Amino acid sequence: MAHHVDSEVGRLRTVMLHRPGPELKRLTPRNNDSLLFDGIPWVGRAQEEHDAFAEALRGRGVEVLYLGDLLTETLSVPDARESAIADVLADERLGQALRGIVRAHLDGLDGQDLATALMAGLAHEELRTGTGLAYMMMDRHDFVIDPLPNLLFTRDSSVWIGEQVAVTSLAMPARRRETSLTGLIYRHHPRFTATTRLYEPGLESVEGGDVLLLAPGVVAVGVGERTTPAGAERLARRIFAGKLAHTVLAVPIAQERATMHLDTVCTMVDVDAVVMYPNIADTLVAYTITDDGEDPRVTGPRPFLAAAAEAMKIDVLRVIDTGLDPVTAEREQWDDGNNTLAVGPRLCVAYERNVETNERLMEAGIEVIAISGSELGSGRGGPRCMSCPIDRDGAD
Ligand SMILES: NC(=[NH2+])NCCC[C@H](N)C(=O)O
Repeated sequence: MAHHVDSEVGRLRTVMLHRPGPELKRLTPRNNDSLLFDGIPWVGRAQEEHDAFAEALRGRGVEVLYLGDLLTETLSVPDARESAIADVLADERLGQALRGIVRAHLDGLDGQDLATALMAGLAHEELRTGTGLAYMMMDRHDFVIDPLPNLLFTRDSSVWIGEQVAVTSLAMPARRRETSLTGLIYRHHPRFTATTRLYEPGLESVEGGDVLLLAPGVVAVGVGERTTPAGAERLARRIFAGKLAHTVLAVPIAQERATMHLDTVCTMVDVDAVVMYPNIADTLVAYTITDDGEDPRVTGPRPFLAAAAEAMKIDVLRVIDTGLDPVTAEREQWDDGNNTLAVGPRLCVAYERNVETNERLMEAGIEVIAISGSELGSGRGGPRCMSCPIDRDGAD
């Protein structure tokens, strides 16, 4: 089955989400910073919020695939299972004796429990007794397999451009192992076996939250905390080699947590309109990279909106004027007010708490499906972060 995504706003047909699970129960005040959460979510409520998100999408005719289910199904392929286990055993913190104990533990698990261990991690105390220096010197609460609470944000660990999938190269150590799971799914799951790979983990950093498909043939890539200039360059070269776009815009964003990805400050809500953090709308710039034979041509920087409109061959890329005072704008940006997921042109999912941004969107003729995200948002991600579109209709 061929999959296809060439815009942010074409009618959404299939999306991959991750229903938060036991990996969130690993978060404590001691590890939440390094695991990239700003608080300790109430897991049951986060699941309810997430179920409502998925239901809102299904209600609009979107097929929802869950990463956890795809992973479990993938692990029924013997090669996939072996490669998943080999991957966690390669962790150099284990040492030979403990590696043997973890191997025996994982070998005893069925597909579903193995998927859970790969996602939620494994604490020392969950192992039956063992021997060896690493085993004996670890605290019972130490992880022998680290949990992956940020799997929730499926946007970042893979991104579809045209009919190809980029399995990304995640910047933060707490997230790197996520792509061994998405990589496995795309390699072995029957639904994806014929898919061409656009990018792989281990290359220069690129995260999906930085990739915005402005229009067929035009891709914007945020460059900041998560995607490096070298990552954007490599991605652009591969996009051109695959004839997936003619222009890539590299967009510098502040290297801060509040703006970790381009989609924290700008998402598309119509074929020619974005919602954007007002405090940066006038200052955002872009370098234009175009396909020019062997070496791509780079020009700029120039104002983002002008560069984008030109590449998209439209007169203007409209910015929905949220008209917010800078303090409200900053508060709603932090709570992912600009991080909308378009289900189709002029129809998007947004967190209900961003009352003012949503009101302005509606005044501008954008229908907003408001979902609650008080717990989901504690990891700093909104509807767009929590979704990986796999199929969209053409945008026009
Ligand atoms: N596309 C996004 N904006 N993703 C948000 C990811 C949030 C996650 N806690 C992180 O820090 O990586």
